[in-house]
Amino acid sequence: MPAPHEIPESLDVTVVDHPLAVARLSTMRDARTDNDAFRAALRDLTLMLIYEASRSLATERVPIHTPVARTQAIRLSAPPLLVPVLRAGLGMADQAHALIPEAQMGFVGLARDETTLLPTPYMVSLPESLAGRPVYVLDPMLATGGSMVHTIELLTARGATDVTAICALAAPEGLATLAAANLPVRVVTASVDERLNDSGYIVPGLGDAGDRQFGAV
Ligand SMILES: O=P(O)(O)OC[C@H]1O[C@H](OP(=O)(O)OP(=O)(O)O)[C@H](O)[C@@H]1O
Ligand SMILES: O=c1cc[nH]c(=O)[nH]1
Ligand SMILES: [Mg+2]
Repeated sequence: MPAPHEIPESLDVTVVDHPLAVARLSTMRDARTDNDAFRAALRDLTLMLIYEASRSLATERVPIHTPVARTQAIRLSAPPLLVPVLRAGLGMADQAHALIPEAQMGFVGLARDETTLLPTPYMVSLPESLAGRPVYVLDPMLATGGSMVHTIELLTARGATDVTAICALAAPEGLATLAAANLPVRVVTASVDERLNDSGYIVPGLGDAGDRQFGAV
């Protein structure tokens, strides 16, 4: 399904295709999966995406005593700010925070207008300055890319220069939009799907990630 040539060369994209990640994503794709099982699969997949994304986090040494000897321990020197994009990104927030308990969290609320496919913002709760802080944006779906570009522009306006978009699924069109926007972002996803359909949904995709978790609005 994903063809490597559909990933823009100028964009740093990691596709986490570990068998356990692909299996959880398959559960999410299956239309028979109910809301509860969908949320559980997204939590599991988030664990794997965050684990891979966080390989490059900066660390520092601190002296500690084990019960046996003195040694140098390792801790994160600059934990990321986690930013779930409501609603659908909320289903990734707790799991990401469990893996990186030192992290702080900000929130962005966006709803895509299903006619224009443009994001309508309804909430922003972010620290005023993000200079020097890595930021992980949590949103299961990167479709046209409009919501992600809007979110990253909110972050860069506050000084962020190191943003990671953590998505269950990405469409080639969304990756192309991100690359063209020339923002300081890399993408970690479990799949680059085939395309968008005429309604702006990812194909084969998994449907509306917000509705699949919380019910239709
Ligand atoms: O790449 P785009 O074309 O902008 O689409 C992606 C956006 O669509 C979904 O949210 P939605 O607007 O459906 O809101 P919801 O999470 O409340 O369902 C998804 O969670 C992204 O935020
Ligand atoms: O396929 C899609 C596209 C946008 N938002 C979703 O939740 N799903
Ligand atoms: Mg939705």
